[in-house]
Amino acid sequence: MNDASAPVLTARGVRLGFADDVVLDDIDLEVAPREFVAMVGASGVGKSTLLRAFAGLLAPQRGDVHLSTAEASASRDCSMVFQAPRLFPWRRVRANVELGLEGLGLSRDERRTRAMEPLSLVGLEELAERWPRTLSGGQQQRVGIARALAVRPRVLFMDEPFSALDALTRQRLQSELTELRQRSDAAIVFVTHDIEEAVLLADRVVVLAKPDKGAPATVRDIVTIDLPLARRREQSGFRDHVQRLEQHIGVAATPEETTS
Ligand SMILES: Nc1ncnc2c1ncn2[C@@H]1O[C@H](COP(=O)(O)OP(=O)(O)OP(=O)(O)O)[C@@H](O)[C@H]1O
Repeated sequence: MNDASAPVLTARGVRLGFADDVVLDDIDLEVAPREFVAMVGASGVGKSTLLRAFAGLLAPQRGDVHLSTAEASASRDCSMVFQAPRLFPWRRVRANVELGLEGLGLSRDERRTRAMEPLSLVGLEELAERWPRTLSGGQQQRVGIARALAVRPRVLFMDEPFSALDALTRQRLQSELTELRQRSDAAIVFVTHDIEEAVLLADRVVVLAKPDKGAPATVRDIVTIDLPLARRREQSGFRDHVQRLEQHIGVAATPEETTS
C-alpha cells in the first residue's frame, strides 16, 4: 500500500547525459500526489531529458528516480503527452484513446467504456467516432491528453504540450488543464519554455539552469506559486512570480538594456 501523502516521484542526486556529455547533475526533486510541477529553463538546458528520465525512458548515469506504483485497477504509474498529439490516423478518436489501455487486462467493452471517461473530461465525447484528421489541432491535442489520462496514471508527464498550438487555442487549453487537474487524481510534471504558462498552471516551478557556462545544469530554484487556481495574467502577484523566474533563468533585461 502507498502512503497517501508519500511523494509519487522522487529524484535523488540524479546525473543525466549522453556518453561523456553530462547535461544535468545533482537533481533532487519530490512531487506530491496531485501536485502540479512545471519545469522551466533556457533552450537546451535539459528539461525534456529530465522528463524522460522521470518517466523511466532514460537511465540516470548516477543517482536514482523512483516513481510510486499505481494502485487503481488497470492503471499505469505514469503516462506522457508530447508537443504533437501523435495520433494514429487509421484509428478513430475513441480507438486512439483505447490504445494506452491495451495490455492492462481489460475486456474490449471495458476498454471502450474506460476510453469515454477521459474523452468527456476533455469535452470530446461527441467526437469519439471521428477520424483524427477531421479534428482541429487543439482537439487533437485534447485526444492526446485523454489517451494519457485513460490509464489513470499516478503521474502525467507533459512535454511542451501546447507549444504547437495557436495563441487562442493554447489559452483555452491552459484553462481547461487547470479544471481538469482538479478532477483528476494524477500529479502533473509539465515542461514549458513559457514562464507565464508555468505561473498560470503550476503549484511549484522548478528552474533548471547551468551554474557556469559549460557546466551541467541543476535545479537553481523552486518557486511556489501561492496564487489561487483559475489564475489570470492581470491578477496581483502574477507578474512578481514571472519576474522572479525570469531573473533566475537569465532572460530578464538588465537595467542598462531597458533604458537604452
Ligand atoms: N539523444 C540525445 N543524444 C545526445 N544528446 C542529446 C540527446 N537528447 C538531447 N541531447 C542534448 O541534451 C541537451 C538537453 O536537451 P533537451 O532536449 O533535454 O533540452 P530542453 O531544455 O528540453 O530544450 P528545448 O527547450 O530547446 O526543447 C541538449 O544539449 C541536447 O543536444
